[in-house]
Amino acid sequence: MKTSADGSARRTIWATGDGAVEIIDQTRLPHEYATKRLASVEDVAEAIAVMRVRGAPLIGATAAYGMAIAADVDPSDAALALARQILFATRPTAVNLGWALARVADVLASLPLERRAEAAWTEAEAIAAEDIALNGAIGDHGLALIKAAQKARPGETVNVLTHCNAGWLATVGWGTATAPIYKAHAAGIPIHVWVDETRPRNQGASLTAWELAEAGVPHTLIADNAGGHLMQHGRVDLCIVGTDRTAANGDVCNKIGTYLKALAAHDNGVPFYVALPSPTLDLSLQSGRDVPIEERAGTEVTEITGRTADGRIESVCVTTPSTAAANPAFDVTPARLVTGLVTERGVIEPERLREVFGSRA
Ligand SMILES: CSC[C@H]1O[C@H](OP(=O)(O)O)[C@H](O)[C@@H]1O
Repeated sequence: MKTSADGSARRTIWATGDGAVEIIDQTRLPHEYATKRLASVEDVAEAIAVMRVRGAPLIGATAAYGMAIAADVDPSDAALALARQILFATRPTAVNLGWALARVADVLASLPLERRAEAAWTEAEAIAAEDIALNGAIGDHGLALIKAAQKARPGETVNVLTHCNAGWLATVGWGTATAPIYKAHAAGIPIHVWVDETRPRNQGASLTAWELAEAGVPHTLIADNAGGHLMQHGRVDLCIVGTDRTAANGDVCNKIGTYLKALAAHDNGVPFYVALPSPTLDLSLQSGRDVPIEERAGTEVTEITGRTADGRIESVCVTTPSTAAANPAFDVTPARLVTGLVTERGVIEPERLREVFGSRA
């Protein structure tokens, strides 16, 4: 599957027209491109929980479609409340999940039963379309940052480091952190991406590397622990990462390891940017202290999955059978370590979030 010429990708989720949606099953990438039909709330909940779809914006959009699928079956208040509860319980950290569910539920609550299913599909489609537009705008504002880095070193390649996958696979289209990268590549700017492998689920190695290879963007996979060394040796011009929930003061919750990257960037004077679409902003949280951090299964740390030489996909244990593992899936980067938030309304300092988005209009 190829991305389009300008780097914006085809969508990661689409309505089938017969009461279901189809997704790219990201647990099969990069070894296999497979799609999967989700025809029930349970299908949608499973896809989010086991990360067939992941990434804050895509989790939100998928959950919104889940409400539409539920409304098709039974549009009653009780049935929709149950569907919302099932979907909300899938993953705790990405604020987009609760935001999308509340948005669809609010629209349906004021409608007669017979109009709810169609309205739910319309709202889910709107959330998906808005996501693509927001990410495109983030791409435009982030492009200016890459151009500024290029201007500082004329004629040289701009080296961007990113963590996890905040690419089009994490959204409905474009991606957040990768949108500026795709736009720079399409504009002919010489760019190279250091791709953190992002243990333990390896979203960087499995998803970001796959995306960039598909788009023809030069990139190099690195161990998570290599980023600080590269920054110490002047090989990173800027970092751009995604977020799953950003608090009102600009504290950024993102994939585990982001905080360590931000510390290294701060220590080496490397600009550290966070791509933040407004649905991922949680103005109800004054700081990142109270962001719910998902704890995932220890087997994601003790085992690694890959393709054997003869093409089989297998998981192998990388430690002793008796060794326990802890697996916090996210961490919080304090706003003081964030150079700027790349939003659809521009690149803003963390302390201006309330001023710019307070009304959220
Ligand atoms: C554009 S949001 C991407 C964000 O989501 C990822 O987490 P997960 O793969 O567990 O859903 C990671 O934190 C990315 O930065």
